[in-house]
Amino acid sequence: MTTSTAPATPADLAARYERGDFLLATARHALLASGAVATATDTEPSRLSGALPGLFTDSGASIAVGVLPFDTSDTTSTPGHLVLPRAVHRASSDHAAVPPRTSLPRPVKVTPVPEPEAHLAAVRAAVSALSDRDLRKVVLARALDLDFDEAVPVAEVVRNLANGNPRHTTYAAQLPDGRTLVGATPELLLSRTGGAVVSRPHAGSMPRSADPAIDKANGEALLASEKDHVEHAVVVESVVEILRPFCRTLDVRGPELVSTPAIWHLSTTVTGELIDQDVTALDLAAALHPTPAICGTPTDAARSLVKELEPFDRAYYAGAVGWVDAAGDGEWAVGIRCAEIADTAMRLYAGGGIVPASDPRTELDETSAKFRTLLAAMGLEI
Ligand SMILES: C=C(O[C@H]1C=CC=C(C(=O)O)[C@@H]1O)C(=O)O
Repeated sequence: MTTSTAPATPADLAARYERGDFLLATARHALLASGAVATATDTEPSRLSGALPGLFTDSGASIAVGVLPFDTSDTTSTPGHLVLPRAVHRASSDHAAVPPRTSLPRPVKVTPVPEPEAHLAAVRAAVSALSDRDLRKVVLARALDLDFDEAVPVAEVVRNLANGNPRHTTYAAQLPDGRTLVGATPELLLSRTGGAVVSRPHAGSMPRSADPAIDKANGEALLASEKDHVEHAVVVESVVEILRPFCRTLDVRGPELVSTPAIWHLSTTVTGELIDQDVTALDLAAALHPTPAICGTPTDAARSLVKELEPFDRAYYAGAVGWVDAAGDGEWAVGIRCAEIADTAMRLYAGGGIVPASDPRTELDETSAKFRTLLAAMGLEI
């Protein structure tokens, strides 16, 4: 395996991305991996983690990159997929050089899955199910299928995502079936650097607006919204509960108001000091996933409800994307604000947390705003 750290900025690495590579990039640091000396594909994350020491030794690679699906339960048919790359480039920088924006093909067909009316009905059904089944929260998503009459230029979509979301994590990963997952997420599932563990759950949302007065009012309304604080607290409680046995100390700061170019969010930063250095970033990410930010609480009941109410298989949407190295360090982002690209077709996903006080129309609008991350990277406003 070859490794390089210079001379490149994170934006250079995003610009160098080619279809088939793995990319995880913010304005401050980026990892671009290409080729494969070994791969591991398994529906059980702990088996993937258990296989890694042997794979590192046999292949000579010192890092694995990849994806976990949304559903990592016993009954899942979608595997986690790790690649031990042939070459890894890393970059860090305090400033973002902005790559040029390229215009992309326009879709010949746009299909909401399900139709907006059906999503409204699903949200209503979810609100009833919360009380009937004693759930505190469930996250319901919808998809948008875009069809093109030419291949989607994946690398240009990735460049535009990085260009448009420099404070967030742009990612691209090859899926085991050959499709490419691309996205720009604000949410850090887990990073481990030596003994330092960080998770930055996001939950609670309000759309951004081009009108500065409306935009500011939306942010303030989110900060004051009891419904959104409930939705957020459920996630933080779960993250803290799961990390506690692994950490000597845990510090919880938040929630604070943060934003992406498309959405206001509530975000909390959880930091911890790891007790056992043998617990890797992948182990911790797998323990946390799926958080109630993308599934619900309690997890199993929420996941069942998601499967009942959504008319598609989430596959890698709302999964995790990241890397782990031979020392156990790594970074895993929550796989949201994303699309799966297969040649001339692209499926965008957007979801939102449903709690008893959720209003179906507001939830539908929230998912529309969340689609904007990908639509903007495609040069589209639909
Ligand atoms: C599930 C998604 O967002 C999650 C992350 C942040 C805020 C969320 C919310 O307010 O509902 C969601 O929990 C998505 O973007 O598809």
